Amino acid sequence: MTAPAARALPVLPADHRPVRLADLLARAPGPWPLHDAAASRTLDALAAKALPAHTLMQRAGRAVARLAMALAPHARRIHVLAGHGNNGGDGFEAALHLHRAGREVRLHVIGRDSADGRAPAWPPDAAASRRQAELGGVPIIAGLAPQALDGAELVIDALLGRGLTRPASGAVADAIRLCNGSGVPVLAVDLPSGLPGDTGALEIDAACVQARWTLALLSLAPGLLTAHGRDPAGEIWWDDLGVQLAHPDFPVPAARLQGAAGLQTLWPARRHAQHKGSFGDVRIVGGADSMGGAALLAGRAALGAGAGRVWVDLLDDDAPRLDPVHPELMFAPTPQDERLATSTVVAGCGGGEAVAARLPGLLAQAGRLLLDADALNALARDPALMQALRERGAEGRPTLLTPHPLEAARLLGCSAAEVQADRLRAVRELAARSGAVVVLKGSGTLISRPGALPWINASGHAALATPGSGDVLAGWIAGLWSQISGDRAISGETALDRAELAARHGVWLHGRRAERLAPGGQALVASRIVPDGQDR
Ligand SMILES: NC(=O)C1=CN([C@@H]2O[C@H](COP(=O)(O)OP(=O)(O)OC[C@H]3O[C@@H](n4cnc5c(N)ncnc54)[C@H](O)[C@@H]3O)[C@@H](O)[C@H]2O)[C@@H](O)CC1
Ligand SMILES: Nc1ncnc2c1ncn2[C@@H]1O[C@H](COP(=O)(O)OP(=O)(O)O)[C@@H](O)[C@H]1O
Ligand SMILES: [K+]
Repeated sequence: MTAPAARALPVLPADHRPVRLADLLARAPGPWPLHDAAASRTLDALAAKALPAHTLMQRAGRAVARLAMALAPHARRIHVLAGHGNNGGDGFEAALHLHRAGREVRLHVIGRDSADGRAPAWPPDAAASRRQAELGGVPIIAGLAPQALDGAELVIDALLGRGLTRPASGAVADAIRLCNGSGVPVLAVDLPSGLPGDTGALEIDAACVQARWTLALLSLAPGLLTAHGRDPAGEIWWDDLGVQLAHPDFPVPAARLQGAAGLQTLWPARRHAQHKGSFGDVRIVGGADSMGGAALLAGRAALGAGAGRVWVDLLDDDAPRLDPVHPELMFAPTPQDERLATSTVVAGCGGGEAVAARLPGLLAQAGRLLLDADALNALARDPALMQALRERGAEGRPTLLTPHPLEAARLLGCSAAEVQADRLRAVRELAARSGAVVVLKGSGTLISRPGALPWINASGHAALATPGSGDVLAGWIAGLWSQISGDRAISGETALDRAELAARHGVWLHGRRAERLAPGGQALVASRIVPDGQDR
């Protein structure tokens, strides 16, 4: 397997195809590119040009059929739902292969084959595949009747792929709902039909296939991995269709997928001759009123991630100044001198209204600053703080923002629904406006810095949807960040590079720990997500 450059398609050895995304991430030597619909059309055209006519769709169909037989080896009766684009073309090819392999195949053509028998205007490749399926003796049925899937053992969803331009409606939406209602396992071709591949954002009540598996072809869509995408996609597989492309016109990806690859190797070793001062100081400013726990979770996470010394500056004067579970944590007001310039400061966890008054000083003095929760809300309310944040960036002092979608919406002056409708756009916009590295949390957490390709994190699941898990994340990132700064700065990296690296690594480890603790996605309490030194 070769490392994927931004402008080349990653290549897998033939015997590795198709590959489960989890295995791809475990083996990949570098980040994996994710392509939007426009880029995937370009890739499609480049791939098609590199092969004899019609070969690409044949390969796609063969890949789908092979995976179907591997995932559901005992399925005899297989229904293929084909739409009227190239996704449908892949379905025709898959149907023909499965028919030849002795499966009892029914091919339903949805949306175009009218009762009056008029020839529909298929794209040329799909039209050729349809003819081949017909000549090959595959039974073709117009539409999907209500009981049609009774007795089916597998459905192949080839209704809509990257060509989706609006929410599924009419006969296509009806077919999607029948398919979901049937309870038959579904293998989706390229995308679960109805899911917008660029964003993963589904409108309320939008029809979308709930797949058990999705086989992505040639490129991976960002929408499979963020917003609503993970649920309808099921287990994601990928096949490069044996096309090895590197081309001057190769499209730039929309994002990169963050797995384990490329993280550990960038991390400096903990050497014998080092001491706690080598691993940096972290200061947590938060815990107002009844929210002291949030600051403790962040402090514990920074310690567990390997920070040298951790102080908690509680904003509630009456809260106890001891953590009996982690007596290593120190409690002290944040100093207003040069110690702040060499510290990594986390502000906001349980910060309430009180944290706002601390922000001007922290923005002016902290060497590395991570703003979370209430600190972000204060930033959204006060343009002077936003200006101070931009000035920090311009002076080379890095800041990390870790908003969830509503906090991001406040910062951008829009609604959380608008953020979720295009998470990649929102994170890019927030990074550009703030000059900071931004972590937009939620399923498929995004990490972005100004002017660079965003990352989509692949680890984690809904077990993280638990109070305090964001506080753990903030402390975890800060604990990592403090270790690659100061004495142990990675040579050749800028301050913003290190902020981004700490964010990518923290988000990845946080999600992976949740997966390990709750493999079935069962409930977790945030204090269990605090790292314990085993999370490398
Ligand atoms: N680059 C790749 O990944 C490859 C792509 N191929 C397949 O080609 C697909 C893309 O093909 P197309 O561009 O023809 O797109 P689709 O097959 O996804 O959609 C085609 C048609 O559906 C219409 N449409 C859009 N939204 C609709 C809606 N809500 N309801 C009803 N109709 C709607 C569009 O106007 C378009 O005419 C990929 O998803 C993949 O399956 C494969 O053939 C080979 C490799
Ligand atoms: N459904 C989900 N799938 C994956 N990660 C999630 C999900 N829900 C929440 N998370 C993660 O859990 C953390 C929650 O943070 P946040 O919303 O700030 O909560 P809190 O303020 O209670 O700590 C974030 O890292 C977020 O990405
Ligand atoms: K599909």
